[in-house]
Amino acid sequence: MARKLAAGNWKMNGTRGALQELSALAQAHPDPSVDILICPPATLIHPAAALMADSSVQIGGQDCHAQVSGAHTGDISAEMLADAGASSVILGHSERREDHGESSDAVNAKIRAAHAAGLVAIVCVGESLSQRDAANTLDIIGGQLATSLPDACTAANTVIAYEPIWAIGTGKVPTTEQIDEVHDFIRTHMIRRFGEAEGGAMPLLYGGSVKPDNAAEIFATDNVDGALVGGASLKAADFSPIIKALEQST
Ligand SMILES: O=C[C@H](O)COP(=O)(O)O
Repeated sequence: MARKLAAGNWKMNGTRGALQELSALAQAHPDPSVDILICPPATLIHPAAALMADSSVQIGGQDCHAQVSGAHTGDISAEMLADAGASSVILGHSERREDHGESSDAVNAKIRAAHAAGLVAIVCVGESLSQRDAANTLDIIGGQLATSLPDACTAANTVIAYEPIWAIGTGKVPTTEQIDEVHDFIRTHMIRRFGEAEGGAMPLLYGGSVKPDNAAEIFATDNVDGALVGGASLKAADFSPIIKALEQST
């Protein structure tokens, strides 16, 4: 059985004033039965981690470089994220793949760097609308998983997030049958590659327009162990009901 995780990705949103949302979230969930993670922009990781140190809310990064240090202007290493207080890092998000041309090989190197720094890697995969329309969804996801994941992935150090690109920030959500098909495929892939004990317990998140009013239905789907939430994670009042829906799911 995989552990449950409600993860929020603030993307490029939030200045110091947004830290009050974290305080509100921690106050609303002093003793949650699921893991809670917020990945704010890099500028807020250290103050957020300091503020949340004694709370139920963990803090993560949104990307890291594959190298530990060096001449890489503007980049942040996994070691730096860990030093700032992050426990996890999102890698291979479609916005990184698109905006920064990140290949699955590059994602693989970043995951290895994250693991070496002691971070949990939250690895994103997902198809575009044209790929889905061409009935290539499972081939695309299978290829992303095969290339992106290094051999040392375990249930403790890796989380997979299925994020159909066409559902991100659009309000369009796949049917539960579509989510079920992809999550079942990912679970099978994980067990075949990493074995029953690790692959069977690796948390599989769904991401893409998760909101308070659709979370319970999504969490009722087999092999959905939580969500990677963008827009609805920015405000505690929106994210909190999603956390509660995950806690209530069986
Ligand atoms: O990382 C989060 C996803 O891209 C989902 O974003 P969204 O909830 O705003 O659709």
